[in-house]
Amino acid sequence: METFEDDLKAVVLQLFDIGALKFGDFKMKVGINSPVYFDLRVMVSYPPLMEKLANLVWTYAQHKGIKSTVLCGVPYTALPVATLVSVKSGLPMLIRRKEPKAYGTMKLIEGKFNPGEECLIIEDVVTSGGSILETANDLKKDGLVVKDAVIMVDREQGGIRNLTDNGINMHSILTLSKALSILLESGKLDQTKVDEVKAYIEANQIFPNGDLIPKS
Ligand SMILES: O=C(O)c1cc(=O)[nH]c(=O)n1[C@@H]1O[C@H](COP(=O)(O)O)[C@@H](O)[C@H]1O
Repeated sequence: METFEDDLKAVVLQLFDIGALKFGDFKMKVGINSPVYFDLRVMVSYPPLMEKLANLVWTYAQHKGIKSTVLCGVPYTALPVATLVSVKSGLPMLIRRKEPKAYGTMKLIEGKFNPGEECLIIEDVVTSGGSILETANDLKKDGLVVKDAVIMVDREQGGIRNLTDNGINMHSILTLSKALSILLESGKLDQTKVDEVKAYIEANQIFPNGDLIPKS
């Protein structure tokens, strides 16, 4: 996994340089604010970066021995990477609509599959895991089985726990802590900022409904 680690480091530094990993004050989907934000939407403007992320995701999925026979990206940011993983792996892709089509087939899940088939979820960033659960629920409604999700960034705010509680194994190629260490080591961040973000993460473990997970 030596090349994997080198590629991951290069990805973190590039994300920082292109403004896809930023520090400030950002409102998150769950409704609380954060001093750090991963905006992976901008990766569509950097094809080599998208390709590197897709290679890391597929390498990691293989390393974890995932046996799914179809894959589905969480709309919308993960879709380009899911598409590249589909092409690279040969695994057919499914697309989950955020709203069912109001005409024609009225489907929520586009693509071919058999009931009982196992579907791998691909996601960009996980905070609480709520977005993965929404996609998994729609896939399950159509008879698919969801056991695994490979994600690009785990913000370490409760996602693993919330997904495990719902029977989904989350595998992340990068954690927020690791990104902070890489940036610190490369002189892009100072220790004060790293400590501030780490204290925030520790104090803000979140359920998908935005409630804080009580400390055990
Ligand atoms: O809003 C967020 O939590 C979030 C944080 C972040 O750093 N980057 C980011 O893209 N997000 C968005 O939040 C979603 C994940 O939040 P959860 O559904 O709480 O896991 C992602 O699909 C993104 O749309």
